[in-house]
This record gives sequence, structure tokens and C-alpha cells, in this order.
Amino acid sequence: MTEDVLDCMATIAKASSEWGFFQVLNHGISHELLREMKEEQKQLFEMPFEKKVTSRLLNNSYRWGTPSATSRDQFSWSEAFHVPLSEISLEDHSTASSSRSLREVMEKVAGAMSKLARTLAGVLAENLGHPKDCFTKSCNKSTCFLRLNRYPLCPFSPEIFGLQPHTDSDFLTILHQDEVGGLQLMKDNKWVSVKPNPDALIVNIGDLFQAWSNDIYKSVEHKVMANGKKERYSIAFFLCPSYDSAIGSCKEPALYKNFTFGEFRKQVQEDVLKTGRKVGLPRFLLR
Ligand SMILES: O=C(O)CCC(=O)C(=O)O
Ligand SMILES: [Fe+2]
Repeated sequence: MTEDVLDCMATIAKASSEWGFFQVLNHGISHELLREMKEEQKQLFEMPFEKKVTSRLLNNSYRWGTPSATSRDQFSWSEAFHVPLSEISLEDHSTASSSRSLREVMEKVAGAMSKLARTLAGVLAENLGHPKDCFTKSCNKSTCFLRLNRYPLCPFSPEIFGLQPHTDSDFLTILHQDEVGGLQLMKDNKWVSVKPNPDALIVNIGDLFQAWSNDIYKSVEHKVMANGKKERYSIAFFLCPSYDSAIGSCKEPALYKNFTFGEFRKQVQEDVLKTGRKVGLPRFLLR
């Protein structure tokens, strides 16, 4: 490996420890493809709400806001399609069949982001002395998913979130945001805005990678602020393993109990149901 490559790998590892977030340039996903994706995404979301809710589009993957919210501060002013990669190309039996061009573009974006996510996860695993594919082996097309997000302009901004503060329940996320802005991440107890850069993709470490790395890499809280003037679009790829995958710590002494991704998801869902909030990793700490 050349010195440049080693430097780049060290920079990725440092950012994952200190920020839990970084941006990548020269990521191999063309502007043209990302532009086409946004166009398709716009057309999809421009359908009437009624149709999005009832017509089983993209295998019934439509979600809006926070239907269970009981107060303004629990609400997310956004809507999304949340699609496992294995379902992008399936016939969706919807009454308003989503277009073939949308599915084709999604397939391309998913393929490219998946490759990038695996490369980056490989770099971060090797940095801790483990084989590149030691956990991405258990990530496949039915466990990873793509989320298409739309943040409509919001008359109640800035009191309302576009997306509630959260950490991602995966290994690693690749995100493409448009030029509007609004994404913020937590650094040293302060919210920091992630300025849109049309050439960059955003990468963030998820809860599973934090547990596996024994807290060396950080799964950092982030949120999206609603915007009173402009709607915003983003697309995210989530690198997830199968539910039966064990997420042990790769170092001793381990900070976390051994748990499977399925157990983690179940606990998150129970906490959200009971308290309205995800607790996440602290539930699995050994002491
Ligand atoms: O839209 C964004 O910028 C962030 C999306 C996000 O955090 C998520 O989908 O988990
Ligand atoms: Fe997120």
C-alpha cells in the first residue's frame, strides 16, 4: 500500500473515533446518477398523500412523521420510503405501480452505496487488526436497506424537527443530502451543522459498529432541522446484518454484553413503545 492510501485509512479511522462522521470525495457514484435519483424521488413523493398511504408503493414501505407522537417535540416533519435492497425490484402489487425507472435508479444507487459501505467498513475493521469482511459477511440484500427521505417545508420551523435526534441502529450509514442543509451532529455536547457539499457523501458510524469496536468508533447523535422556506431530500443506505448475527466486542475487556442484532432491535422497539424514546447501546453495557 502506498503512503497516501495508508494516510487516507488513518484519517478515516480518526474521524470515526473523534466525530463518528466524515465525508468522502471521489466515491465513485456519479453526479448524474445522484441527480436522476433525486428527480425520481421527487416524482414519487409528489403523489397525493392518500395514494402514498394506501397504494402499497415500493412494497408498502411508506412512513410519515411520527404517528405515535403525543407532543410537538416528539414529531418528525418528514416522510420516507424504507426499502430492503432485496425488495427494490420486486413487483409491488401497488394500485399505483411505482415506475420502473425509479426502481432501476434505486438499484444502481443501492449497488454503488453498498460497495462503498463495505469498502469503508473493511478499512475500519482492518485498522483494528481484523479481516476486512469479518462482519460485512453477514450483511446482505435482505438485511441492508435504502431510505428515501423528504422533508417538506414546515410552517412551524424552527420549533419542529425534520428528524428527531437519534443514532443509527446499523454498522454504517452512507448519506446523500441535497443543497438545502439542516443535518446537524453532536460534537462535544454541541450541535454542529453539516454544510452541504455536492461532491461529497456523508458517512456515519452506527450503534453496531460502536459496540463491535468496543467504543473506539462512535455512533453519534444527529438530527435534521425543519426548514420554513424549502423542502429537502436525502437518501440513506444502511449497512445491517441479519437478525441472528452476534455483535460481540472485538477487544477485551468487552464493554458490552454479547447480543444479536435481533435482540438489539427488539429492545429498541420496546423502549420506543414504552417511553417514546430509543435507549440503544447503554442497555447492553456490562456495567
Ligand atoms: O436526512 C438526513 O440528512 C439524515 C437522515 C438520517 O439521519 C436517517 O435517515 O437516519
Ligand atoms: Fe440517521
